[in-house]
Amino acid sequence: MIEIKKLKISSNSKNLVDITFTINNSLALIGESGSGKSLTLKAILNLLPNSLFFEKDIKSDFELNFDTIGFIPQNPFTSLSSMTKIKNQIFCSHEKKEETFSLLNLPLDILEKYPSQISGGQIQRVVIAIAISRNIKLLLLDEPTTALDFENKINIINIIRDLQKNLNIKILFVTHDIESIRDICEDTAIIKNGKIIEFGKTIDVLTNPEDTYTKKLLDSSFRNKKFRT
Ligand SMILES: Nc1ncnc2c1ncn2[C@@H]1O[C@H](COP(=O)(O)OP(=O)(O)OP(=O)(O)O)[C@@H](O)[C@H]1O
Repeated sequence: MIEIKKLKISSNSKNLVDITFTINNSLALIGESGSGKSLTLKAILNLLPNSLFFEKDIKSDFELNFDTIGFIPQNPFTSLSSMTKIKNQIFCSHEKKEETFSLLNLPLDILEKYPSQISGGQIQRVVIAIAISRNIKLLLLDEPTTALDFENKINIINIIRDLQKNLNIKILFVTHDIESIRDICEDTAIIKNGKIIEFGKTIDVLTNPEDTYTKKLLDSSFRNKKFRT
């Protein structure tokens, strides 16, 4: 369990985030643009910009550092270096690379290639391979489905579900795409203007939201879905 007992972030002029929450197993943090999702992830990763002030009290049964936390960014296509072979962008033993690639159903010859020589779906899985190439205990996902088309979105959701089954990791999935977390996250927290306004089992939050803002967010998500199909 990871208990964010206190997380307060502010700039010179404004309080940006003031939240408390617990990651039991898998938690979705859902909110609109500017609600404080990325700042929360950056605080957990110790990557907040120096210009911001923060107070943080996090209790966890393992140490939170770069060895124990994996991060999957919003846009997998810009997170690899184009001039470097894939094998030199994954920092672990060859055995571990083989193990990770097999878990993600990636052919091993990709290790000898450059990013421009593999498909978009493979790039995405390589980025995930990098995130899980260490023995991580917590996986942070920053809107991993937002930049993707429908097919790749379904792929990544399935991959994350498989990882949950195969690796014993906790997940914090940040998104404004409510549909994508339905089958992945046990719990859901709704963040608005830097505050958690609703927290509960995902099934309860999605089917029986208590807060009017959550209801509106769900309505607009489903409206958008209807619009997209
Ligand atoms: N370095 C910064 N200095 C000042 N304010 C910042 C800084 N970074 C973020 N903010 C402000 O903090 C608030 C929360 O930003 P954050 O990036 O966490 O939002 P978000 O929920 O991740 O949005 P999005 O979905 O668009 O990525 C916003 O009002 C943003 O303008």
